[in-house]
Amino acid sequence: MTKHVIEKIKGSLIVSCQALDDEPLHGSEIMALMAKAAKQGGAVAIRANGKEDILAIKKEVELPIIGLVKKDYPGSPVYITATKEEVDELIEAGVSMIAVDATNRSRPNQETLQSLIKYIKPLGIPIMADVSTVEEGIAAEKLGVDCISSTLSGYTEYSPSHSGPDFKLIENLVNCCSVPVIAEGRIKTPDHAKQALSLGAYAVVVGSAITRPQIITKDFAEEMKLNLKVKGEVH
Ligand SMILES: CC(=O)N[C@H](C=O)[C@@H](O)[C@H](O)[C@H](O)COP(=O)(O)O
Repeated sequence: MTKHVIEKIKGSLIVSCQALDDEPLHGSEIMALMAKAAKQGGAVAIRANGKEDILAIKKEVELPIIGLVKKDYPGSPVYITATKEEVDELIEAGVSMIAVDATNRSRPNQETLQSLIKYIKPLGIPIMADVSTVEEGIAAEKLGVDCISSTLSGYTEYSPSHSGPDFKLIENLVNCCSVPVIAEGRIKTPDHAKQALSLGAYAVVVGSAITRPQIITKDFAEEMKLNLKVKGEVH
């Protein structure tokens, strides 16, 4: 029997390969090569956005794909797998797990998180709940999700901003939820990933620090500028 995706990711690295159309590496072929590189480096699963990228990645690597569809809807702050339409796209693409925004914010088309989960459940595809607070994690677990990810911490108006990972949220989710908790969001170094695991995270998702060179470059450039400022060489 093939191992369930949840078992496969245990204690491991998931690499998010995403570049929206305003990013320098936008393009399905590029995302597929990112996924190939991630696999070579030891990733056990890929997180990816949209059918086109997912199909290209599936051609290139045989790894489970955690799929999401990012789409902006006017009047709703929810953009990660907001409605059944996006779920249908992911089913067509053949993903191993579906990531959804599991915040309590209003969704487009009068959709609710509950109705979306009810729609996915009978399909037998595991659901990853992207949350920004521990309360959202607890509520998502009650609705039947298979794992919870700290993805949205810092990206809802009521969650704290951090320059690094939200370790407090990861720890609180681990303490309050019984489904696996995935650490995701601004995990920038191998040490961050190890720290998340030591707090009880089940697996770790790393995106920008591996697959967004413009952000990696910015981190270098800003840190170097800061150093010059400390030395008083830049005003
Ligand atoms: C907030 C949001 O829209 N996050 C997205 C979710 O899929 C991606 O843009 C992130 O890259 C991913 O969560 C991984 O996080 P980081 O890139 O920080 O390692």
